[in-house]
Amino acid sequence: MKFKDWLNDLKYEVLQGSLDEEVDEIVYDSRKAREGAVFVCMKGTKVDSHEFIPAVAKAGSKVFVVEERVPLPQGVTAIYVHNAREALALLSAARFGYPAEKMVTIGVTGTKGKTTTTHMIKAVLEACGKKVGMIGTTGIVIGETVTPTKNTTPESYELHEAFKSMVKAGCQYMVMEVSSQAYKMHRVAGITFDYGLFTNISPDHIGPDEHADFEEYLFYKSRIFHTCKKGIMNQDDAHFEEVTKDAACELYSFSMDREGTDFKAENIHFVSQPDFVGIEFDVKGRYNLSVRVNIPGRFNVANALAAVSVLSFLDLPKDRICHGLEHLSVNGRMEIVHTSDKCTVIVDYAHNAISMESLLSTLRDYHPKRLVCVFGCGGNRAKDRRYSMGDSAGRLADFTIITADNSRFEKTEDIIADIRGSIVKTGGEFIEIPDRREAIRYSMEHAKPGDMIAIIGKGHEDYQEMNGVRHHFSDREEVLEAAKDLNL
Ligand SMILES: CC(=O)N[C@H]1[C@@H](OP(=O)(O)OP(=O)(O)OC[C@H]2O[C@@H](n3ccc(=O)[nH]c3=O)[C@H](O)[C@@H]2O)O[C@H](CO)[C@@H](O)[C@@H]1O[C@H](C)C(=O)N[C@@H](C)C(=O)N[C@H](CCC(=O)O)C(=O)O
Ligand SMILES: Nc1ncnc2c1ncn2[C@@H]1O[C@H](COP(=O)(O)OP(=O)(O)OP(=O)(O)O)[C@@H](O)[C@H]1O
Repeated sequence: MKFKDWLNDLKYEVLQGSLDEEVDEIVYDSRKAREGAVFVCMKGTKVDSHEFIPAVAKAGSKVFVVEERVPLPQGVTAIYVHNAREALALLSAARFGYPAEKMVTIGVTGTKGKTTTTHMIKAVLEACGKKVGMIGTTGIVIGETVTPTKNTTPESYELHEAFKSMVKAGCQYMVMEVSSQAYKMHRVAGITFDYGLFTNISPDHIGPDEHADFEEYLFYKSRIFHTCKKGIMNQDDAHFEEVTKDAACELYSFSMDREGTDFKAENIHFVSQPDFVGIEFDVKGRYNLSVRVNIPGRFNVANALAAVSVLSFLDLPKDRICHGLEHLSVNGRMEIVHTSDKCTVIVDYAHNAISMESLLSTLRDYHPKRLVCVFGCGGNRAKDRRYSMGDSAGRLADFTIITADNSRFEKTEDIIADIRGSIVKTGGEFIEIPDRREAIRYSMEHAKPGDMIAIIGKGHEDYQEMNGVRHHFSDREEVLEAAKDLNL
């Protein structure tokens, strides 16, 4: 392959050398440099990789993409681009043969609900017999193979590499979470999604290395409607107008409250039976369907409605859509891990006060005998979360068991003390059991008939991090084991 064969979509200036140089790979980490690899230099958040050019040339790479006019070794080819991350995305698409264009692509953005909604879409498509690739917080999923990723939306090179593997595995559909950071860092540059879904937006990811303020966060999240053919937005979101005002796609909306929306949820019921805990509602408008979804909570009505809105365009059999939604498994997101006459145990990933509030409030819709909350907070992270989550649990749960989350390098006792301070002020009942395994077991052993137990904070995680070491730990496994031992 000649370097020039990958340059079709790029705007660039040749600084030196020949574009006929033979290449077979693209790297953006100097430690992977080798002969035949194009090295894309970028000013990162910590490192400026232009500084590695001499070492990379020594390792054999002869082609460079730069976004700074830095001194270059003799005998190499170099092009200048305005933005190296964008160039990396466009080069990667070409390097892998534009695999995204060979699938129906669905991008999902939003502050909350991305993982849940992508899982719902995947589950339904699979129930319809389709092959689906998925990318998001839970990794790159192709068939039974799950490859963990550092980011919710991986770097563009990894994305196109994954798309190629999906196409090779026969996937007809690709559904992925697209973070605002991904738009800011051009990880999805050049991709036009067939469908772009926006779940909701509220202040989050604002701070050093993320977004300067809410305005910037909203700007990048709204990019989805500039990079998709059909866009679908939650009309109940307070920022609907701002997000959609200059959308460059065909735009549709969904809502639980508003008339005149394209997809409306009506007759919403929260169902709690020994063999089924979840939601039921009717979709009305451009598409009409009655669905049962086996994960609880009002916000999952919004997530399922969002999923159905996209799925309605895909010409799928309605009975299979219903089947898919009724038999979902979304690891660690409002996941009903155990249900019996005695109690229902839910594992959820809510790890800030807003998520915890909406989770505990919506579980009230099921009128549990008692709502019991088991949670802790991460160490070496903002302390605010401990105070606000303690306050929410104290106000909204009938009984709280404060325990360890990922204490990292902090003492679990100190984190618990911070949570205790705020829970005490609410007058809510609580106990402290620092060992998470014991805390889960205690909650189930002391359950009263009709209790709902929400085990919060770690969701799908399969580890607990203490003193820099990650030990295997899964809330789900602990619940199942306790249920077996306790004969629940
Ligand atoms: C702050 C931030 O966003 N950083 C992201 C960024 O890292 P970076 O490129 O700036 O890192 P850097 O260390 O300065 O390196 C710059 C360049 O030097 C290169 N390098 C570095 C060292 C060396 O020896 N040689 C070398 O060539 C690096 O490969 C890189 O090309 O680009 C990397 C590759 O894409 C990302 O993995 C990394 O995400 C970090 C891990 C991160 O935590 N990001 C968060 C903010 C994020 O993106 N979150 C979103 C949202 C999640 C959500 O919604 O919940 C996500 O999509 O994950
Ligand atoms: N539509 C929603 N509105 C509000 N809260 C939600 C919604 N969907 C899920 N949640 C809550 O947020 C948590 C995270 O949900 P999910 O993983 O689906 O969202 P996400 O957008 O992928 O979030 P994150 O970026 O934190 O991984 C869930 O465990 C649940 O408590």
